Amino acid sequence: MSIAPKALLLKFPGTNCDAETALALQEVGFETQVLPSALLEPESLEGIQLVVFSGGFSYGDYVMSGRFAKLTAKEKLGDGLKKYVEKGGYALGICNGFQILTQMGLLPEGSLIHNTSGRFICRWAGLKKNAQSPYLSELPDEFELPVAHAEGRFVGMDDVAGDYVKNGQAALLYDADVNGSSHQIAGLQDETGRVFGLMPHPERFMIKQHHYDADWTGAEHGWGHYLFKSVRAAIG
Ligand SMILES: NC(=O)CC[C@H](N)C(=O)O
Repeated sequence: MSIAPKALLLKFPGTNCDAETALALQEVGFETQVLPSALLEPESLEGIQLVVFSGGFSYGDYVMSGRFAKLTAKEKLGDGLKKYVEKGGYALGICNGFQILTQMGLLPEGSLIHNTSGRFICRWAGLKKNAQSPYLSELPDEFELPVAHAEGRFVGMDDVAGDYVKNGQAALLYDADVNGSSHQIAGLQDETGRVFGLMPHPERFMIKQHHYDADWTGAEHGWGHYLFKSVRAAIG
């Protein structure tokens, strides 16, 4: 039996999806550690295969979601996370984590700003795979996950978002306009494919019973299970 890969979940003040994300990762075979950002240091990344930025409201979403978490991560790690990825490490950002990774410059350039409705949205969203990704390999072309965010509208300068759809960096799209996101972008990957960020919450759809339809029979597990399983398989 292979040794379980290690996932490190960073917890900033206001991160609130780390516990269920850790459980989700354990379910597909990861060993997990939740680390408060105050204790983060460059050595924390040693021996880690997957760094996870979970969902939540880091630093109360003041100024802009993810802004202060990005400053903390930069202060604690410098370019350590970039180097970790260059050496083959994986990094996943879910919702607030996607906002943080975007601000850290680890994903294609752009910003996640307030939804066009100006409101926090909490609902299920239909999704479409737009490219191959180590995080999506075990998922069908179309699936659904819950979303819960106020600042989920991805925008880029000029029509860079259109380029991301064409070149596959926008690996995940909504199947309809959910929040005003340019080209209905729901998730992005970097050039290596090892860094992936998405607004929807895979950890909230791990089992059939999480689905709003009590009779849902789409798959054996919830779709979120297959996202975590995909990256587990990619890491080997
Ligand atoms: N669920 C979340 O991670 C929320 C993300 C962020 N705080 C927002 O509202 O946009």
